[in-house]
Amino acid sequence: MDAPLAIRARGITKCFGDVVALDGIDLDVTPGQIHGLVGPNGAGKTTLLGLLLGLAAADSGRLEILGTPVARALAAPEGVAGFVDGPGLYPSLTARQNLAALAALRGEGVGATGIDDVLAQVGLTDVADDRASGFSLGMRQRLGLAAALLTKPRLLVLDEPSNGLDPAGKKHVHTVLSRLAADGTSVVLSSHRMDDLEALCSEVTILATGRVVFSGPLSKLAAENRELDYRVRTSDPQGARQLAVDVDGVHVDEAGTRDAEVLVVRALVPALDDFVARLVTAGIAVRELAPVVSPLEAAFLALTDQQEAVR
Ligand SMILES: Nc1ncnc2c1ncn2[C@@H]1O[C@H](COP(=O)(O)OP(=O)(O)OP(=O)(O)O)[C@@H](O)[C@H]1O
Repeated sequence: MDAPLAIRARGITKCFGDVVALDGIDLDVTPGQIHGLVGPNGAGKTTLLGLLLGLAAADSGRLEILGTPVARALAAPEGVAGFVDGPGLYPSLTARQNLAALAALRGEGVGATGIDDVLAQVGLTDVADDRASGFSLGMRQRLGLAAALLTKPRLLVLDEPSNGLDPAGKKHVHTVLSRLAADGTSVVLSSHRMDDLEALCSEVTILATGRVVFSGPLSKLAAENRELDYRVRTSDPQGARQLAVDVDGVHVDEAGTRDAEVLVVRALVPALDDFVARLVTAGIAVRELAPVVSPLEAAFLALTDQQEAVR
């Protein structure tokens, strides 16, 4: 029999007074999947993550976590760990003492080796005996992740885990999450960083005002029927520009072309393919071709009505 979905949500709603934070959310997350949650401020990401962690109960809808329907009582579902709004830590304790205290609170017997192991995984070995009060935001985030890892979760839920991380810290966290997913743990994380989500996630859900406006593989977003702006650097910028004007469905963006060596064109993928084929036939070498904003960012802006905000 197939393993149950890590998350199966149907028609989840959650209101705070008059505010509808979640408005009929459906979500499927398979075992071993890293699933990104993205949306503008106030879209409902933290509220949804809170429901997954058992910090609040939905007003209506059905939520199954790791194959078990979530009861209305507030408690972290079995096998789930993570944090929203930053990890809860004891500032006066060291990193090592924090992890020992959290394990003791949960009634878990975790030896020193287990604690050393998770500290090493998140790259905090060198500061294991420093007080958390002196930790930067990125270090606190990593200690929070270490605390979640101690429980060996089958579903890890993280609200903005990359907040405050420097490039090395981010690399550590990405490596940890990818390794966990490869071992079958599902990860759901929110982020405002599209590059993070693209680097980590196989599927994303885009929320806007409490509703799902897209949920599925990143590859599907790239293939969606949407024109994107592309930067095209060639061996003959003038010749490329003249050719682009002649290709149906390719529009040269004069305003976006700040570097004379680089052409910016707006096109659907088939028209772009046609343009590239014509460049090659004309003996013009393509040295660089990339979307100006990633397909995820373009979809985010289009689907959440943020387009105007960035113009
Ligand atoms: N405890 C609460 N009491 C009242 N309103 C709340 C509460 N928690 C969330 N809300 C409201 O619910 C909506 C969704 O908030 P939520 O924090 O889930 O959004 P978000 O997508 O995580 O936003 P951000 O990107 O800013 O973190 C917002 O309108 C918010 O003001």
